[in-house]
Amino acid sequence: MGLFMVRPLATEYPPLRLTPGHYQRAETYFFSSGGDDLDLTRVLLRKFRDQDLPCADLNPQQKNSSCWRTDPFSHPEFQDSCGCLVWYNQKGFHSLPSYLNHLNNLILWQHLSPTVDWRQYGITLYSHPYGGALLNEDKILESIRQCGVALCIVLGFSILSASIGSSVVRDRVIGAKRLQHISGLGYRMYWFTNFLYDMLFYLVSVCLCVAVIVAFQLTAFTFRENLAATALLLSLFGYATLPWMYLMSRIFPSSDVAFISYVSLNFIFGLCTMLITIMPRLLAIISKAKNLQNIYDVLKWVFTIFPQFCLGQGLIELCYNQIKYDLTHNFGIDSYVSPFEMNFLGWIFVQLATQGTVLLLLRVLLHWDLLRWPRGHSTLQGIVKSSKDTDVEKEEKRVFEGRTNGDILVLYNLSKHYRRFFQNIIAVQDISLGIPKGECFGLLGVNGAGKSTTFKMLNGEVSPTSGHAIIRTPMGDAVDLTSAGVAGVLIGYCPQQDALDELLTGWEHLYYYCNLRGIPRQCIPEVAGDLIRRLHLEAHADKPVATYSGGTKRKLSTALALVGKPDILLLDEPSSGMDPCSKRYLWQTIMKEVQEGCAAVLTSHSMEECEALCTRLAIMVNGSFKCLGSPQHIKNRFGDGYTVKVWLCKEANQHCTVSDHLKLYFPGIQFKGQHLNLLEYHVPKRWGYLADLFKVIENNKTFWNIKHYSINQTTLEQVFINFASEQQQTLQSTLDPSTDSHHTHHLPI
Ligand SMILES: Nc1ncnc2c1ncn2[C@@H]1O[C@H](COP(=O)(O)OP(=O)(O)OP(=O)(O)O)[C@@H](O)[C@H]1O
Repeated sequence: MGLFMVRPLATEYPPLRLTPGHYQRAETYFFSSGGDDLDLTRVLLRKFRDQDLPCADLNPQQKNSSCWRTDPFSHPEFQDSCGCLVWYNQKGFHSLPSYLNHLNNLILWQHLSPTVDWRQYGITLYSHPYGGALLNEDKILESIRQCGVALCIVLGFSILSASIGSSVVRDRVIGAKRLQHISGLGYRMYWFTNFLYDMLFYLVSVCLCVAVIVAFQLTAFTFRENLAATALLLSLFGYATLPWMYLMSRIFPSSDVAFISYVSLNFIFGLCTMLITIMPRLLAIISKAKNLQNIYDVLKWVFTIFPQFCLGQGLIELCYNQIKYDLTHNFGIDSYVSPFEMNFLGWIFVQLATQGTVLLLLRVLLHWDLLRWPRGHSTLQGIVKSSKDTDVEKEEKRVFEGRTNGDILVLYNLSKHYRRFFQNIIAVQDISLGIPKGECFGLLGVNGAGKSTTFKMLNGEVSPTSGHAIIRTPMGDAVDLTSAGVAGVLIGYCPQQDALDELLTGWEHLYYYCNLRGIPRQCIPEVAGDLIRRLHLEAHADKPVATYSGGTKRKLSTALALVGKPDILLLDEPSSGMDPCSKRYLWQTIMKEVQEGCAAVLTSHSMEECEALCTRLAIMVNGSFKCLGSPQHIKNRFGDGYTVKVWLCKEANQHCTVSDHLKLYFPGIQFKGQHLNLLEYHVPKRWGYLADLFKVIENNKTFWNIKHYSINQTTLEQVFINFASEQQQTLQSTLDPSTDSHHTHHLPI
């Protein structure tokens, strides 16, 4: 716009006095008849000495009349004329008016009374130049510049609206939207408040844009009602575009993809449609063809379904209106059309307002859960599928036989299959489980085992492919998990990815979620303060989340899940990234909640954490439970035997010697792996083996170069590693069917 301010210097055209004196070689002849009274004066003024007077200039019909060349006054027409004649050369730009005026002066002086001094009388003729042609060129260039500004505005607002619209995708992707819904924020309220806030934010930008337009005095957008029309057009563009973006937000996997897609779509819908319509319009103006004009009219109507086209078209129409006005204004014609007229921009305003209202209503009234495929509810008397593990089978039977009266959360054959490019990915397969109040249930499994998908089904983020989950209300009624809020059952959720706003402080987060939970305003400082204290967040509570470390963010996420004393706690790897000290505080907090009657479901990769917190746990492999029970029960069942760790004196490839000798004494021993000079073996539990183990290793300690060694009962971690290797073997055999599935794969220690 600054560059557009650079304009050619305005040319001054001074008024010019018109006299024959401008033509220096002019000669004047006076022929008079009628004596001194000059009642009839014939005047011939000739500009040049040239005797060949241009006959054609006076009358084309007399072009070849020779009499004109010799004696023009003898011509009959001349005789009948008014009595005065002025001849002029048309090549002199001002010759006609100058000489004619001079003639008039002569006539004037002739008619003056002889008593007056004729020198005091006379007609003075001035030319005040219009300069219209140059002015028009300037105006047209100015208008073309303003069309350029209009395109820049379309471009800028495409990017602005895309950046505002993509924030809801971020909310969904990081789980902040789900967290707010779980904490009590309704869908309608979410979309409505989001729209209000985004519109407010957008209108600030509109005001700034209008201020810039006013500052640069772009007449196409500021003249008369144009400023109001521009402001309204920009505002309505946001009003129509934001709900449209909200409706599309679901399909984007990340806010960056959403931003790029929105900007691209805005360009395609805005600039391409404008180019498509400009073609027939220009051709129609040039060729005056009616059918091209019809094509333009039809396209114009069709494309109004795109708010981007409406914005571009509206701004260009304002420029076009201004060009028309500027060109006709100098001729005294006011061709300005009010932009609010229906057949001008009025229809665009109506169209944008209608679109915005309809799309906003659709967004507020429809939510994804309503559009979801009806869930395949299993009946309570469903068939118990034969499972490999007896504990898992026992739990399924308990669930389907209805022995879950004390359980607050019950899952019935919950499954989730994802579809990706004709591939069916089984994330979770038929899990059935009942969790009573006061139990902390742990979900263990390697990456990709299906833990997070189970959580997503429990918090309503994804719908199960089959099966369903119910919760029990305080009255003892079983209701679908999605109706938990309505049924008065509070669910606290700590997502795997921190669903926090980088700009808010810890206090502000807690204050906001306390409000969502419906905690009375006067109790909020106490509730928030208690959580901050329990999770040791005091030092960070007043800092923005952007400055938090990973572990501190996890603490705050857990604190948000605990707001309002939830009945069910869903904790997805709550302690990841925390230091051991913070972990202990977190465990204490969770333990306290569980002891007070809360049912918690926890996923973790820390066996220590599971052993410390979980009353029961299940290990998931490829989406299904492979074992279920208390940590000790699982260790007893699957951790059969002892783990022998041997540290050799020096880093030598001696494990063959040690392994061979150990195999001689204990034929069932399994070599699990080596890390530097550490060797690890699993010895199956047989009567008398423990004493024998000590005896054999002690006797050969020097001979085998053993620095030190340890023998202990197999830990939960080793049980987990065994199951993990099962998942890896399955993966391996899926990728390479030729691989022998019975071949033993040892994981590194
Ligand atoms: N949106 C999705 N589309 C397709 N496949 C998916 C999707 N989400 C998860 N999966 C697949 O489902 C399986 C289970 O994934 P999930 O995230 O539940 O594992 P997880 O046990 O939580 O892993 P982690 O410990 O890494 O969080 C994986 O094979 C994963 O690739």
